[in-house]
Order: sequence, then structure tokens, then C-alpha cells
Amino acid sequence: MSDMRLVVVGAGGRMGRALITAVTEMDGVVLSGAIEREGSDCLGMDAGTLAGVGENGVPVTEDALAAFAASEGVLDFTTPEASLWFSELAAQARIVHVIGTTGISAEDEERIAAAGRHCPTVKSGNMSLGVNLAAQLVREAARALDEDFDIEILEMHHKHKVDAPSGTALMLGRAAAEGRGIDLDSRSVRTRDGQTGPRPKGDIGFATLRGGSVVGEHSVILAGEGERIVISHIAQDRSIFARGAVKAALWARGRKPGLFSMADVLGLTGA
Ligand SMILES: NC(=O)C1=CN([C@@H]2O[C@H](COP(=O)(O)OP(=O)(O)OC[C@H]3O[C@@H](n4cnc5c(N)ncnc54)[C@H](OP(=O)(O)O)[C@@H]3O)[C@@H](O)[C@H]2O)C=CC1
Ligand SMILES: O=C(O)C1=N[C@H](C(=O)O)C[C@H](O)C1
Repeated sequence: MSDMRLVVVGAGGRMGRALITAVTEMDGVVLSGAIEREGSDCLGMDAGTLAGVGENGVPVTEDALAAFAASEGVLDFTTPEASLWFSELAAQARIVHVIGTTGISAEDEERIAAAGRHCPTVKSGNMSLGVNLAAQLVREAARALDEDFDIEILEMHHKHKVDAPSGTALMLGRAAAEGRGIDLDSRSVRTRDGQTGPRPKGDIGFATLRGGSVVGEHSVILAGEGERIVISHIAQDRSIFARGAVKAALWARGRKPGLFSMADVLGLTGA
């Protein structure tokens, strides 16, 4: 089979550059386009040079329509607004859409799912093997322990991150809620300040830290009387997300349209 032609959108971003590197280094894929937003300083640059992997002759352009028409898949770690737009373009072009963007509203999630009825779409708040496995462990731990164990989720990311809690923290929270058989939205506590009163039994708490260049760290703490279980994941390099995204594109190639998760790609049931 020929190499899968992949276009990277948000090519100049932290993940965009990691994705160009992953596509360059991995077998079975080739970079067919690199897209940035109108007015970006990256327009016209060579995508390989931009990512630091050597000139590859693929210019960064703003013409997503033309790039999608010449590609079999799109790797998209951008912004919620941009991902919504790219989901419509991918649906029209009937190409694989891999979405890593976080902070997407519930309403836009539904629109992305609707677009996924026309093209294979893989979407996950975290494309790494480790986090998806951790989500499985969290689900199992929450299933095994009763509400005497309080569940708290702590995350830290770099100072440039614009959404909170992280997509991964929410994914881990969903896994815990599923394990416990409760609805996350009605039982999650996103902030605490002032006279909060004692902790209600059964809530799932979230705490967010931001600073420096931290790639991404998550801990799920199950705190009981006299003991604590902590399930943690530390991302040391963005290549784990980028390589996961390329794997997802290859997995989705030739599949029927639908919305899939990284757990489907990795063969982990229900993560
Ligand atoms: N699921 C996962 O495994 C992971 C998810 N993420 C998520 O990916 C997203 C991006 O993260 P990160 O790379 O750090 O962010 P960056 O801000 O570094 O990158 C986003 C890029 O998208 C560009 N962009 C914005 N709008 C458009 C548009 N309409 N067309 C084309 N390009 C556009 C931005 O351009 P400009 O800056 O010029 O506006 C920027 O270059 C975030 O939501 C983050 O949470 C990150 C890591 C892993
Ligand atoms: O913005 C980031 O950097 C990351 N975002 C994702 C998230 O919101 O969980 C994944 C990863 O932790 C890095």
C-alpha cells in the first residue's frame, strides 16, 4: 500500500511541529500539506524547516481546501473553532480526521460528531498510550472502591495552555465516573475557594496548575481513611502525542465513517 498522505493543520504550533516531525520519521505516511491560519508568520515557510527536520519541499499555506483534496488524512491539534471548521472540510473531502484539540464545548462536540458521520474521525484528549492505559486503571480502581475513597484529579501544564481542566483530566474524570456508575457533570467540583464546607461524599474534584514548560502531568488520587492510591502519568515529550496521532490516522485509513477514540485505536476497551 502507498504511504498515507497526511496534512498537518496548525503547522506552526507546538503540536504542529511535533506532528510534522512524527510524519517525517514514521513509516507508512508522508506529509502532503501544512496549514496555518490566515496572517500567520509561518505562511510560505518550508514545513520541514519549520519543524527542524530539514527542508522537505512542503510549503505552509492557508489553503486548507486544496490541501485536504490532495490528502487522505488530517492531523489537527489547533483550537476549538478551527477544529470545528476542519471537521466540516474533512467531512466534505471524506478524509480521515484525527483531532487532539481540547477545550471544545459540548455543543461543538456534537457538531464534530455529526461531521464524523461522513468521514472516519478519531478524537481524544490525549493520544498517548500511557494515558489511555491509565484511564483503564482509573476506571477499574473506581469500580473496585466505594465512595469512602474520595477521587481528586490534579494536572499541571505549561504556562501557554489556554483551557482548564485539561482534556486529559476530564477524560480521567469520565473514566472514574464510569467506574463508579455516576454522572461526571453533576458530580464534578472544578473550583474551591473560601468556606467550602466539608467535602461531599462521591464528588470528583479537579485541580489545575500552570507554569513553565511542563509538557503534561496528571494524577488521579483515590484517598481513603489511612491510605491513598495514586495513578499518575508524566509526559516528557510531545512526540508521544504526535506519534499516537499518526498511528490513529493509519488505523482509521479505509474504515467506515464514525467517531472513534484512542482506546479503539489502541485496542483498549472502554478507555
Ligand atoms: N490530545 C492530545 O494528545 C494533545 C492535545 N493537545 C491540544 O492541542 C491543541 C494545540 O496545542 P498546542 O500545539 O500546544 O497549541 P499552539 O497554540 O502551539 O498551536 C495551535 C496552532 O494552531 C494554529 N491555528 C489556530 N487557528 C487556526 C486555523 N484556523 N487554521 C490553521 N491553524 C490555526 C495556531 O496559530 P496561531 O498561533 O498563529 O494562532 C497555532 O499555530 C490544544 O487544544 C491542546 O490542548 C496538545 C497536546 C496533546
Ligand atoms: O495543551 C497541552 O499541552 C496538552 N493538552 C492535552 C490536554 O488538554 O490534556 C494533552 C496533554 O496533556 C498536553
